[in-house]
Amino acid sequence: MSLADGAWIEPAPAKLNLALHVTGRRADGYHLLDSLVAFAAVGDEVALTPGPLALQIDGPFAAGLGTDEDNLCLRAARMVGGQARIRLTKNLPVASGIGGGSADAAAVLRALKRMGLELPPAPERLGADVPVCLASRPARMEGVGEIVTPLPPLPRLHLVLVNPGIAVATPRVFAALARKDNPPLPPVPRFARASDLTAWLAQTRNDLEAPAIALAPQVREVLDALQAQGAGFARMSGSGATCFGIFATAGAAAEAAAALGRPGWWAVASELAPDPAAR
Ligand SMILES: C[C@](O)(CO)[C@H](O)COP(=O)(O)OP(=O)(O)OC[C@H]1O[C@@H](n2ccc(N)nc2=O)[C@H](O)[C@@H]1O
Ligand SMILES: Nc1ncnc2c1ncn2[C@@H]1O[C@H](COP(=O)(O)OP(=O)(O)OP(=O)(O)O)[C@@H](O)[C@H]1O
Repeated sequence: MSLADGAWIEPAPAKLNLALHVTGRRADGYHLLDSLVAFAAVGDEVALTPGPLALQIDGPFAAGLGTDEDNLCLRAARMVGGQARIRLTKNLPVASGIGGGSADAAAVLRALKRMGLELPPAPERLGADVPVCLASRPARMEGVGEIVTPLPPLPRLHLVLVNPGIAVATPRVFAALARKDNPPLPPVPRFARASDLTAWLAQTRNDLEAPAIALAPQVREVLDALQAQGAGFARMSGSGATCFGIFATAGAAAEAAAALGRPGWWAVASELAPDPAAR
């Protein structure tokens, strides 16, 4: 968080479900999750200035999103009675499995907290990913998203995020999931090196990957392309279609991102977001 020209500026880092197990289904249809969540250095940004509630959007993915009252930035502000002019810079593809809307809502709530308002008691009502995005640090996420257990910092990762330019609707992916009662994550140890993390990830899953591929076969193409570029590990995040690859070096990640910048594809090299305390 920084204050520049009277605006409270707050990053909205992309959420990555490094592992995502679906372990059950509640009577209301929501699914029980067990997920290792981390945040990338790439993300949206919100800037708030005191004034009547209003939203303007710029950035490369602004066109995919309306400024109507349903926008999660406005819903978040209304939830806590916040009055602010909000500028959202939309750098993340919309409906892409990396929590853009939830990250934006959480960033607005963090900014309003800095401006003196309380956080809402049930932020998950805005979206299942909002509680974990409020923390924006590595965490285990359980329940339907409302149980967030912070984890120690993860080792440095050289990431590439790739989206094939298709929006995937989260409810459709959950509906296409064959088995809803899968085993939970294995115990989460403290990861000293990136190789410890990738070895652990290899024993885990994203249970939404198969149903997402059934709906959007381009996800398989992205995963194969990441592997072909030398990713030591590749997986889809959330309900897709964005996938992440973990590479051995920053140079290898940058080269892979350049090679994967195909027409219509969004591909960026990134690292994990710095710890919020160190920002
Ligand atoms: C799949 C994940 O990205 C994993 O982090 C999230 O659980 C989804 O988070 P989100 O996009 O903030 O989700 P929401 O906007 O709350 O819900 C969208 C839809 O996803 C389904 N949904 C979501 C979360 C959850 N635990 N179970 C569900 O079944 C529901 O059909 C819901 O209507
Ligand atoms: N500020 C916002 N940014 C992105 N989407 C928003 C926003 N406000 C409302 N939405 C709506 O929310 C829906 C989900 O968008 P979002 O980008 O959060 O999905 P996602 O990346 O798949 O999220 P998740 O990983 O949490 O499933 C979209 O259909 C979009 O129209």
